[in-house]
Amino acid sequence: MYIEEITLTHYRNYDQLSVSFDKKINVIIGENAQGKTNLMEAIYVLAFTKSHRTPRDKELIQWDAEYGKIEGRVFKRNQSFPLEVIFSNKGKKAKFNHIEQKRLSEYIGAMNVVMFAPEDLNLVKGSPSERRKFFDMEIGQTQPIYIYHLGQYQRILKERNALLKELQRQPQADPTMLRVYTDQLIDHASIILERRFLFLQKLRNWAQPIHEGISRGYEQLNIDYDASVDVSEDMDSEKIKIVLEEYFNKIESKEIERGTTLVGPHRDDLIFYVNDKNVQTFGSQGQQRTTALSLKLAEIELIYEEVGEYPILLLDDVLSELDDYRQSHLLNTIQGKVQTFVTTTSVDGIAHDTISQAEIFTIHNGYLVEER
Ligand SMILES: Nc1ncnc2c1ncn2[C@@H]1O[C@H](COP(=O)(O)OP(=O)(O)OP(=O)(O)O)[C@@H](O)[C@H]1O
Repeated sequence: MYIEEITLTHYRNYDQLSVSFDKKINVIIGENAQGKTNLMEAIYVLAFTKSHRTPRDKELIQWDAEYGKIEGRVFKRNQSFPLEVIFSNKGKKAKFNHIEQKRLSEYIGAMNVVMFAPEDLNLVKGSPSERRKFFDMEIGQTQPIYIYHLGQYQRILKERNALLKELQRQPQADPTMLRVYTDQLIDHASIILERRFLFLQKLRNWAQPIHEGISRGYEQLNIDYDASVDVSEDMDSEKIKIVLEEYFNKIESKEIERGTTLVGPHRDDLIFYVNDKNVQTFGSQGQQRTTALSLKLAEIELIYEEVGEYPILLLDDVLSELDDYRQSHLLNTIQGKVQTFVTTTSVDGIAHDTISQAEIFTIHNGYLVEER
């Protein structure tokens, strides 16, 4: 799949931009703060309806403008179709083939995107919520049903936590409603966990050989799911449900005492090991970067496995950060099969081969010029 063209209206520092892209490699060169990340972000937002760097949609609208719009044309499964995301003070709308999609789960997945940016190092060394976000975004873009269960889970979790706070203040109150919420929460949690386990197994299968390749055979990567309850990857949703029911029964009074939900997918984490050592704690910068890169490359293959087409790859300011060996490993992996966007402040750090095959754009203050 590839994105044929994009039009931005009042998006960040772009007043108006219309540009067609190359099917293979697009290199975007510009000084700092000219709009490179904003353009990558716009492609990401077109896929996910939200930004990778801010939860606040309002920031995407150009200052002083009433609305901001991203329109794109994507080629996938032998068809070209339009996508559109509009932000205004009334909220956001996402359209597929000019028709508004009320549910995110019906929109996300129309276009698949993998982004690799400097902040992806946080995937390894950041907080557990960064890793959960990675999981949720990646599973969600190939499995709309996962987005549905996650949305329901989050909604019920919020209500359950509010009720727990209330019960904390009045411990004699009737806990019947709490049990209703608990049952609903377990229904969604068990499916979320089952899907995460299946995804993890596939991710591991792809990421391990990739990591070994990038590290020239010196490093073995392993990934564990660190659950807040005693479940294991071989369990299906029914078995997970039984474990969760037992836990929630046992901890009910403790949860009331604390006024919050103590276990569930929102408390889980992933642990990465390189040669049996926890990379988050013991890994060097280089090992952490290689781990993040292996995960991203694995994701590309995984999406291909699930969707039957390669996703669009956004490399924002990371290519020149990689050493020559990792850079060529990355480029060899994607060569010719993945539409790739590379942003950089200078072409100096990027292998000549890549540049010679690419469509080159320069960017200045929200204006993009096609060089060839
Ligand atoms: N909502 C907005 N409206 C208008 N301009 C904005 C908005 N949000 C950010 N900007 C501007 O966009 C510019 C930043 O662009 P961007 O983050 O794409 O930089 P970049 O080219 O990737 O630079 P770097 O190499 O430093 O990462 C800044 O000048 C910032 O002030």
